[in-house]
Amino acid sequence: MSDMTTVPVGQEYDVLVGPGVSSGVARVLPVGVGRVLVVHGEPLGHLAEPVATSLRAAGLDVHLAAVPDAEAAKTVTVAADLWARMGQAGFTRGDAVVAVGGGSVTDLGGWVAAAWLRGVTVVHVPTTVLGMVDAAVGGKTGINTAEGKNLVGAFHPPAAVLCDLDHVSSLPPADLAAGLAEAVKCGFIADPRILEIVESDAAGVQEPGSPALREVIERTIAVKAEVVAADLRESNLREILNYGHTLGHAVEHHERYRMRHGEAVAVGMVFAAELAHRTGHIDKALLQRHRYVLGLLGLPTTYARADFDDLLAALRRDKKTRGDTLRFVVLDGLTRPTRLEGPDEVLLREAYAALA
Ligand SMILES: NC(=O)c1ccc[n+]([C@@H]2O[C@H](COP(=O)([O-])OP(=O)(O)OC[C@H]3O[C@@H](n4cnc5c(N)ncnc54)[C@H](O)[C@@H]3O)[C@@H](O)[C@H]2O)c1
Ligand SMILES: O=C(O)C(=O)C[C@@H](O)[C@H](O)[C@H](O)COP(=O)(O)O
Ligand SMILES: [Zn+2]
Repeated sequence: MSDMTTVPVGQEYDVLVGPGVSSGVARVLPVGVGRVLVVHGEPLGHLAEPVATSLRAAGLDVHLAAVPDAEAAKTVTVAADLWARMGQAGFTRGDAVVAVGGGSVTDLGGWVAAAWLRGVTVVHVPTTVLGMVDAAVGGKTGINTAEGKNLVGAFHPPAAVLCDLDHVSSLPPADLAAGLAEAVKCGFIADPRILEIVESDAAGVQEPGSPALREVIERTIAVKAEVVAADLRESNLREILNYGHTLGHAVEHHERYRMRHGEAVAVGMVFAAELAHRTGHIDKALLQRHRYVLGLLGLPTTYARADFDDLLAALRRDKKTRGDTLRFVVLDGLTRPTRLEGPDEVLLREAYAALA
């Protein structure tokens, strides 16, 4: 394919980016795969069908499985239904899952593959910007429980990630912008050029097919690939990719997932920046740059719908918490992420109040 960029994730696998790349899905499956479960979000059958056709053309036994849309896919019931289908169809360790959809579908499909027979091949075909730049890359898979976001899952890297830029054309603008929140995150923690592109061409970056959007997608994937290649299991460095997520996940849970992940992360980054400013880690200008860049994309930078006490319970269940100590990723300056351990609760309440 002529217009394709390859971003390697260490020595493990490649992320392929370009128009039409999903048609090469059969080529990235390991030799010997016989059956493939193609999992897709219920409204995305028209994107999954061509993937299934390519696989059938390569002689594979394809099983299409539609799952509930968006966050409703990430439940133990949906996962169990897929395992039942795999069991009934005789999926062995040599078979595979292909997840076609946004981050909710790649998280679900990755988890189903991670647990089936203790691990079968998964290939991701992310169809949202968020899936391309973040969810499909790096091997974090999982589902939600009643108590919170992503509480069950496993690290299970894909065999390949196919980011077909043609898929972006049908993405609703609000979902495209929500995906860019994760790109902005990578701009603040590692690659300020991403912030500069948004600041200089906020309209272009939100236009499917534009060079500005492609550059932001590729730069963000490069940041994520470098971090996860160095620390797949989040023993330390990888926590920086959780910038904005501590409060963000609590907000998503409080909103019963009616708020997009990227929107909640936008709010969470402003909260983290408020915390960093109040603890002397960043100056006012860097704090305000968060509001400015996210605002250019139409992303939320204010939030006051929850009592802080309700959010606190979810914050305590964050995976970065150790014992009773809450831990936040904050900046110590642009591209200098660090950890804030056990901040005073008064400070947390003040930072939250500043979001109103
Ligand atoms: N595993 C990770 O490292 C990781 C990283 C970031 C986010 N996530 C997870 O990803 C999820 C959010 O993913 P998301 O933002 O992609 O949302 P999503 O998967 O919920 O999709 C959002 C909406 O976009 C629609 N859609 C998807 N592709 C489309 C297309 N090409 N055209 C038209 N509509 C399309 C979907 O049907 C859905 O309604 C969250 O659950 C989050 O926790 C995981
Ligand atoms: O890949 C990572 O590591 C991240 O933290 C990326 C996040 O954008 C993503 O939302 C992730 O799913 C959050 O993970 P969790 O461990 O906090 O559930
Ligand atoms: Zn995220």
